[in-house]
Amino acid sequence: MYSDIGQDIFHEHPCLNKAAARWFGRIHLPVAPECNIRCRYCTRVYDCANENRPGVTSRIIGPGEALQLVTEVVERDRRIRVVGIAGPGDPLANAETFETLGLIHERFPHLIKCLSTNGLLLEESLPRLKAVGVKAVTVTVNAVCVAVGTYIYDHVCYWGEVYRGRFGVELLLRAQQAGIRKAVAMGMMVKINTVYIPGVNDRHLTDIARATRAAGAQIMNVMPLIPQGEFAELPHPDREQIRLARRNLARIIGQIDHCRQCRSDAVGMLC
Ligand SMILES: C[S@@+](CC[C@H](N)C(=O)[O-])C[C@H]1O[C@@H](n2cnc3c(N)ncnc32)[C@H](O)[C@@H]1O
Ligand code: SF4
Repeated sequence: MYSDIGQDIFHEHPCLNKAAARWFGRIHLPVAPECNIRCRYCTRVYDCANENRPGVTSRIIGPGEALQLVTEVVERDRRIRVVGIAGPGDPLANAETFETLGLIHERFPHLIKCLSTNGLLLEESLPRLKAVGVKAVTVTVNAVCVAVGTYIYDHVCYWGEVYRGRFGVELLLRAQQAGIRKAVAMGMMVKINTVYIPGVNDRHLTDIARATRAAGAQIMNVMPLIPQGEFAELPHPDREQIRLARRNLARIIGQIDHCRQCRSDAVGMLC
């Protein structure tokens, strides 16, 4: 199922591999508050220690503090293998992401560096990501056709210009596909996050799986929508819906079934 690319990463990355999650941990560094698009399901509220969902962090830290944190955590817990940046905004829209990863890579070259992104800036960021040791990226792809995408994305901001409606969605979807292809060509492991949004993209998941697999992505993580933001009134998909979706999609691309939808400042073991 997985190419030779990334076999080493796959074996030790707890978010990519359920078996690895029993033995190895990760640390998410909340250094990236800004985002360059608006997904209608996203709200990023800080100072919310008890909330466990993506995009939440107790606070934002800077690159120096991130390095200090990693140093302390790795010293305390030898099981940490992965340093990731998962927001709370989009890592590639924040210069601090590159500075942080550069510092960590210099000090801890053996740790796996990864990040998750909406993909808008992925293609153009790849040389810089490679330079700071990133070998695994997650791209959130919720649609591969513009008609579906316009229900999900409010706007896209690219080099200072705001694009609304189908113009923004076209830009985003094209950038995602180009970024995935180039990341794979550069030897990176690419995982796809897809939020299962009932009544919006649930009949479109096969198209997403096919298109991203064709672009070279190795694995897919179908995540249930946490109803909030403009999608607060939509239902939370039940376990059975997610299980069935994953079972069908597994014929096209490998599926992850142990994702905990972690916070942007999660530290330690997944379970
Ligand atoms: C907070 S984002 C940060 C990384 C990056 N901006 C992105 O979108 O990939 C991390 C992941 O959380 C997901 N997410 C955010 N809000 C969500 C929600 N309400 N329900 C389910 N997943 C959500 C995003 O789609 C993304 O896959
Ligand atoms: S790209 Fe990520 S951080 Fe930005 S709005 Fe969408 S989910 Fe939120």
